[in-house]
Amino acid sequence: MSEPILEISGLSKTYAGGVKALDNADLSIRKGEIFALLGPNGAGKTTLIGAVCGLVRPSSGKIEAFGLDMARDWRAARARIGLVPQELSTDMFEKVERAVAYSRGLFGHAPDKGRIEEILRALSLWDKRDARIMELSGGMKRRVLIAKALAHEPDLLFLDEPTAGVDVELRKDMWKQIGIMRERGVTIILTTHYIEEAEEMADRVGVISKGRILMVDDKAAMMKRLGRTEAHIALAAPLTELPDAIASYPVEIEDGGMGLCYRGGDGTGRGKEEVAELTKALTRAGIDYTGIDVRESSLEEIFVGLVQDGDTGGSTDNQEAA
Ligand SMILES: Nc1ncnc2c1ncn2[C@@H]1O[C@H](COP(=O)(O)OP(=O)(O)OP(=O)(O)O)[C@@H](O)[C@H]1O
Repeated sequence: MSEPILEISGLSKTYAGGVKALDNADLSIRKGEIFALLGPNGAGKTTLIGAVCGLVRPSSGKIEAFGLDMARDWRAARARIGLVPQELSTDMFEKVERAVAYSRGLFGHAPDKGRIEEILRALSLWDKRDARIMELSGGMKRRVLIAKALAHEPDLLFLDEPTAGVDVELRKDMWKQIGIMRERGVTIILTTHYIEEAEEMADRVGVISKGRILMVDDKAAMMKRLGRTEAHIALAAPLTELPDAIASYPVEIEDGGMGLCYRGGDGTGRGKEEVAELTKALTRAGIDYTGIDVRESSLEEIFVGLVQDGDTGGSTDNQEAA
C-alpha cells in the first residue's frame, strides 16, 4: 500500500480574479488506497482535482502520476485517470450508452460492448441506455457521470462530492461500485463534506482549507490523535464536592451533583481506558453509579476543530467570476 501513485508537490493556483485556490499544496497518494479529501466550501478541492485531470492549469508546482510528469506526459497519465465531476457539463443530447462508450474511446481503449453493458447494469442504467441524457433525472445523470468515468477502466479515480444531493439508493450503489473498484486495485480519491462517509470508507484522510493541506493521516490514527472521550456517569446519590479518590482525573460534577462528567484522552486515545479506571476508583471509594454514557469524538468534530484552527475567515463562495 505504500507505493505512491500520485505525487503533488508545491501546487499553487491563483485564478485570474486573484483568488488563491491552492497554496503550496503537497500530497502523496498511495497505490490502492481510498483517500478522502475533506474541506469546507471553497477550500480548493475541485481545483486540486482539476489540476490533476488537466482541467485547471496550475500557477506553480509539480504533479506526477504513475511516475509520469503531468506537464510532459499528460495524455499517457490522463488515460489512466477517471473523474466523476460534480455536474454533467456536456453530452446532454447524447444517448446514455453512446456517451459512456465514447468516454471509453476518448482515452484510447478499444470498444467493448460487454464492458459497457456491465457498467450500465451495475449502475441501474441499462434500461435507460437509449434515453437522451437531458431526459434523465438528476440522480440518473449522476449515474451516467460515474459510468463515463469507469468506462475507460482507470487506475486512479477521482470522485468530486460523489454523494452530494443523491438519494440513499444511489449512495448505496455508489459505495458498492467504489468497493468493487478498490478490490480491482483502483486507487480512489474522493472529496466530500459528508464526513461520515470518509469515516466509513477511507483509509486515509486529508484536510484542506483555504488551499492549504492542513493534515494527512490514517483515519484511525487521526481519530486517535485528535479525538477525545467524553463520559457521563449517573450517580446513585448526589455529591457536593469531588472526592479525593478521583480528583486526579479530568472530571467535574454535573446535574446538580447527580452526575460526573469526564472529558479526556486528548491525543492519547486512552480515554476509554481512563474511564474504566475512573469507575474502579469510584467503586473503591464506595460511590455508587447507575449508568455510564461514553462517547468518542467523531471525525466531524475533529475536522471542524482543525479547520477552525487553520482558518481565520469565514467560508468562501465557490462560483466567483474569473
Ligand atoms: N474558475 C474560477 N475562477 C475564479 N475563481 C475560482 C474558479 N474556480 C474556483 N474558484 C475559487 O477558488 C476557490 C476554491 O474553489 P474550489 O471549487 O476548488 O473549492 P472546493 O473545495 O471544491 O469547494 P466546494 O466544496 O464548494 O466544491 C474558491 O474561492 C472559488 O471561488
